[in-house]
Amino acid sequence: MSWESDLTAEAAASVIEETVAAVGPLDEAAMRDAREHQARLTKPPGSLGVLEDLPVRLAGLAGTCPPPLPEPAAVAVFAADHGVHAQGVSPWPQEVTAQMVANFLAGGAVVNAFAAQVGATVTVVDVGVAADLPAAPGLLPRKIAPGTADLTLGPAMTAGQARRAMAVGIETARDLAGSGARCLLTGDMGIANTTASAALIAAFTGLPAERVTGRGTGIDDATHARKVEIVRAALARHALPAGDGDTPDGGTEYGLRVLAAVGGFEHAALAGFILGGAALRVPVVLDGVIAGAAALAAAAIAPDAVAACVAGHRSAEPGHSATVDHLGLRPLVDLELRLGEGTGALLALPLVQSAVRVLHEVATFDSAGVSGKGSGQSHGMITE
Ligand SMILES: Cc1cc2ncn([C@H]3O[C@H](COP(=O)(O)O)[C@@H](O)[C@H]3O)c2cc1C
Ligand SMILES: O=C(O)c1cccnc1
Repeated sequence: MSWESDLTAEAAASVIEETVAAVGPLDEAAMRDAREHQARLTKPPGSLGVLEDLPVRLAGLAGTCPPPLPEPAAVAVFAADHGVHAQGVSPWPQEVTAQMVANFLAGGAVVNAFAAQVGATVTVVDVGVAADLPAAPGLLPRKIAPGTADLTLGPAMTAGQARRAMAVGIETARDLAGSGARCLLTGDMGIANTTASAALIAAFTGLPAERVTGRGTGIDDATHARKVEIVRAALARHALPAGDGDTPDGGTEYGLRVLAAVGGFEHAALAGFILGGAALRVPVVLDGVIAGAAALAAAAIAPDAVAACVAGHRSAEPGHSATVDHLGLRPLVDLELRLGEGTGALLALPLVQSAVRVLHEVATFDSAGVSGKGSGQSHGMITE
């Protein structure tokens, strides 16, 4: 057995505390500059639709206009196993988690193909894979434990484990940003993690289990019914909000308690990764339902962390739509993907980069000598 994350729970608590303290609101002055600059660019106002709001928000995040181009980009794929797998919630054997990690490291997965297409690096973080993984380039060995405990029988992890996993995510964000990444993308691998995601989403949104529990990698009706029942029972067992739309105020202790009760090590690490990116004021492009569940935890802990998040895509999992609605985020890509690994975030990356590049490179009406709206009558131009 390997217990490779050497941070103590106390050290993790202080890393979390200083990170949460560093997460702050968007800079209004930089956003105003971005809006004013955008109004002068050689295009009809509003013509870039959703891609107009995004760079304004990223200017607010960076505190400067234009914000830095979100490149180079780095995906962190947090991998872990789940005790709830024993309840038959996924048709796939648990070994697939470790086998897919090997596939990521060999460059053979969809995440690798998509990352190559957009020039992003892929780092795999073992935060709780059941099997021992051999050392390999591109693999960060940060195992908290070989899989969580079964959330139907008790808490999935201890409070200390949840803190340590969260600190692994924070440190991963710091390390990638420290190596030059200007855009962080979330990735995940963990057979059965859509069950834990559904439980987290129900707990943080107050929606009922049947609304937020999907078919994951593909399950039949009977298995889906059992999965919904497992999520419902877990919420009751752990005294978490379930279905009444009412959720407690949040805070670090509450966020960690929910993660420890029904989350996975990758969820806790992803929540830390999001908080870490937000604290560094680096945008974090979220993948699908697993990342969304983690973002809900991050938002419960530090509401301003959402300002750093870009919803890369809309996952086919029902809980994901509920999640982005709850967070007030609009997914950029909607292609019925339900893979995970970071694939939906990677597809969105060129959109995020293009939107920011507009503020850097597009000429203004003045600089390009292009007439503004309403100034064309004297030339006989058609105006509205
Ligand atoms: C070959 C394979 C590759 C994957 N890549 C991502 N996932 C995705 O599916 C899993 C969650 O679905 P469930 O909760 O139904 O088990 C996660 O590992 C997720 O990242 C995969 C799943 C499989 C089988
Ligand atoms: O939304 C996702 O990321 C997802 C959906 C199903 C299975 N794995 C991941």
